[in-house]
Amino acid sequence: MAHRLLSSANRVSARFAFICTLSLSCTYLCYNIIFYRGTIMTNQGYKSPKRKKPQSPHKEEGKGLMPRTLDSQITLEKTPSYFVTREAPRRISSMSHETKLIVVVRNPVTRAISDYTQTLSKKPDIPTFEELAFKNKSVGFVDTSWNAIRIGMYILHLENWLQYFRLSQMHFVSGERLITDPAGEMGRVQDFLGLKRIITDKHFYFNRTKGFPCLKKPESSSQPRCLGKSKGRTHVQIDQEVIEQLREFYRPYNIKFYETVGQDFKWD
Ligand SMILES: Nc1ncnc2c1ncn2[C@@H]1O[C@H](COP(=O)(O)OS(=O)(=O)O)[C@@H](OP(=O)(O)O)[C@H]1O
Repeated sequence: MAHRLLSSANRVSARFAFICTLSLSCTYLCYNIIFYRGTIMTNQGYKSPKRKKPQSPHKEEGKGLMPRTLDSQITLEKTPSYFVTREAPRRISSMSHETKLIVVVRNPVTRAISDYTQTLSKKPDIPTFEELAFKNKSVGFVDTSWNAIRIGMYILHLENWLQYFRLSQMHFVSGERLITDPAGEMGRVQDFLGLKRIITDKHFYFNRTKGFPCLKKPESSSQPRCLGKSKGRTHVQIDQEVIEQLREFYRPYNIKFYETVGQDFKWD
């Protein structure tokens, strides 16, 4: 199955793109917009094993889950947690060395608060953000074992990916610019995937009620399309002092990340 999937004799494309990045950093939006393009097949609709959390793709399992695509199509997979899953880069690279990776990143402090806000909406009894974020708040000792904090240390995860993929195979989308300039950001994604720029300014409008850009009427529907209620909800209020402490904490990791990817995301 795996071999057939990659064989050009079967007229099946070997072009894969993974959006395998950080939960709560607009990956869903990016995925949805790309999906509106006709050239892309996704693995959705394929029977995946029932599982609570997405697992890192096993070599064979990953291929089995991918739809067969034509040379003119790209197979797209979106699982935010892959970016921070240790085995994911090795497994994805053993599936295809030429896979393209799209990583949507966002200020790690905002990301942590967003992550906490989401957990709190499901489990209202959890400790406060401050209690979880620090081992010792008075000395600013941050608890890096808390996932909401650890995921934002992007450079550590990226180094794991760079053992298996070239930087030129990766494209980093700014979560902040995806909100302020969705067309510009999606233009760069289309360039990276080698696609003609079809998604442009005329596909978006700013929805005042939602407070975010939304897609104008997609071809398949008569209605405009905004993301759901759980995307872009009001964040829990966090003390400015706590935010400053976390900014300090993330600064060296951010700087190393900017240097490695060659882009300044201006989170400081
Ligand atoms: N156009 C538009 N509409 C709504 N939300 C938008 C949009 N663009 C970006 N965002 C930001 O996307 C954040 C959710 O990211 P994800 O969709 O990647 O989350 S998830 O990983 O699928 O859970 C979500 O984070 P929160 O604001 O923390 O909820 C949004 O800020």
